[in-house]
Amino acid sequence: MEQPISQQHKRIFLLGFMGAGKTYWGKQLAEHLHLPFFDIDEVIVEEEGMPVSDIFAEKGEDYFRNRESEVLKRISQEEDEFLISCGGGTPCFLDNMDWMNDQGTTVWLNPSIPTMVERLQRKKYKRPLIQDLSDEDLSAFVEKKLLERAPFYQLSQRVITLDELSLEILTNEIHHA
Ligand SMILES: Nc1ncnc2c1ncn2[C@@H]1O[C@H](COP(=O)(O)OP(=O)(O)OP(=O)(O)O)[C@@H](O)[C@H]1O
Ligand SMILES: O=C(O)C1=C[C@@H](O)[C@@H](O)[C@H](O)C1
Ligand SMILES: [Mg+2]
Repeated sequence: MEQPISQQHKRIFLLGFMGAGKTYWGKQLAEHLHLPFFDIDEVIVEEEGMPVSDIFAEKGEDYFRNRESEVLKRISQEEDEFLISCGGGTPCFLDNMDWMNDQGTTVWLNPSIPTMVERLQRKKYKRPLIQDLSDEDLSAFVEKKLLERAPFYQLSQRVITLDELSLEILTNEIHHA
């Protein structure tokens, strides 16, 4: 008989570096698992009425980091069940990582650096931390920043390092790891 899914597994946080696929897979996985979906970047953009790059430019990164933490905590307090796709930096600021580990299941999407770089080259303008980098500098930046952030990401309860994912793989990793 199939085991019931525990409440902890109905409160999911997808985290990882820019271009890891948190938004791409989060939307699909939430639908597959019948969970309400929230993407922290998308919620902030909607509430602020401007893209992330404009928030950074006009209000500063600290303002964005406070908004990100506030949105994370608000959603996870107000909702019983959810799948939250974080921004790339969410786990690395304030007490967000500890908060998420207390509140539900944390899942680190960690594909290879070339895979993330290849995806990011196409959408640099959306991401203020990389928008001014040349394609040549992007790879070195990702390598350095990932190393800096790894101590936070590594606190996740699940780690998925595959480049090619599927809903079945994600579901199995989350429920049965
Ligand atoms: N498995 C995949 N196959 C093909 N394209 C993908 C895959 N995963 C993600 N992408 C594409 O790569 C880009 C980056 O993915 P996504 O926006 O999900 O990253 P993210 O982890 O949410 O990054 P950020 O931290 O910047 O929000 C998107 O254009 C997305 O459509
Ligand atoms: O890795 C980061 O610090 C960021 C990732 C994006 O999701 C956005 O939250 C923003 O571009 C910053
Ligand atoms: Mg995203």
